Amino acid sequence: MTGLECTASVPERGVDASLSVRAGRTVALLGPNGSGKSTMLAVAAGLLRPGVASVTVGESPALTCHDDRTWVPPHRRPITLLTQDPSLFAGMSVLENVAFGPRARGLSRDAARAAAHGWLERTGVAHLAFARAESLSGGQAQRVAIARALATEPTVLLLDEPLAALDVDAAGEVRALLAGLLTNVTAVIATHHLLDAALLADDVVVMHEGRVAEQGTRADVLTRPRHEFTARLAGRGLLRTPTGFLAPSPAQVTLAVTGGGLPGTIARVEAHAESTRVWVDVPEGILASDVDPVTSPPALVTPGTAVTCEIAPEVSTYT
Ligand SMILES: Nc1ncnc2c1ncn2[C@@H]1O[C@H](COP(=O)(O)OP(=O)(O)OP(=O)(O)O)[C@@H](O)[C@H]1O
Repeated sequence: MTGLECTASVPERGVDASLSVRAGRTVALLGPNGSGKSTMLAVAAGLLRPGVASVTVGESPALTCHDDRTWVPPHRRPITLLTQDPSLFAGMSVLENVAFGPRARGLSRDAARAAAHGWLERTGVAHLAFARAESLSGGQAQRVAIARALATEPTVLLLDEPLAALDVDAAGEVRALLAGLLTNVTAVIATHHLLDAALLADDVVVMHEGRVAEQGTRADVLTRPRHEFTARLAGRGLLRTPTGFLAPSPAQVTLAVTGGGLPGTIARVEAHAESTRVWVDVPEGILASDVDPVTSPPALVTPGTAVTCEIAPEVSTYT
């Protein structure tokens, strides 16, 4: 197992960042639209060739895929990129699609088909081996695409919003499949979903405006965010204090129309299955609180209302 280092400066896209993935770990690459996630993955995969970039796989010795003097084309890199578009070869069977990579790596026809069959079993679509690629549902096609990507035995697997085109049920199933397959695989998954980070990632890197805004282990970044985007995604408030940050969970914040605590203004009200989440702008940042819309005064679930926010005493500051 080997890791990935990818540094890229792409001024025409406003991207200048460094991405580091330790061997055998999965990084969730988070960030708002246009923050540069896909650009970093494209550079790592070799689909984009900026003048200033460095891509290496592994260490001692590292395999250089891209630097001032070296350029390894995408198909010769030990890096496979999977996107939300399965891009299966139409006119071929599912088995032929998945056997393509092993065959290209020099396996005999029979060995390639056997390997392909193994991957189709692992992705739960062996029964579709002889179906035409174009006859599959979105969820089935993405499972086949995952099998095809893994059948190339990449050292590094890059997934760019792999569940984005699937409906909620199919996305949940494929997410669970990936959770099993990505264990001990060096991988990066660019995503907008907290669930992907929560279930698939060991580490989290957050991009903002083309730069890395914060990074660390999943638990650290999602419970101790330092950037408002991350806090919102993780469903927490974020306050900057003179000594550091506070990130209370919605359960640790109590709202009142008039009371003690921090004064703020309701910015947004989100309906959740069991409760209503109210986001409040305060001078030091944002806070979230879950309120019961039935028993609370209507003003507490109305954007624009001036409220006060009481934070539970156990919430501690971090730097
Ligand atoms: N093919 C392209 N040509 C030129 N500029 C591009 C291209 N693709 C993206 N950009 C620009 O590069 C910047 C980074 O975009 P990128 O797609 O990498 O972000 P992202 O974080 O993946 O966004 P999203 O979450 O919307 O997929 C944006 O300003 C975007 O407009």
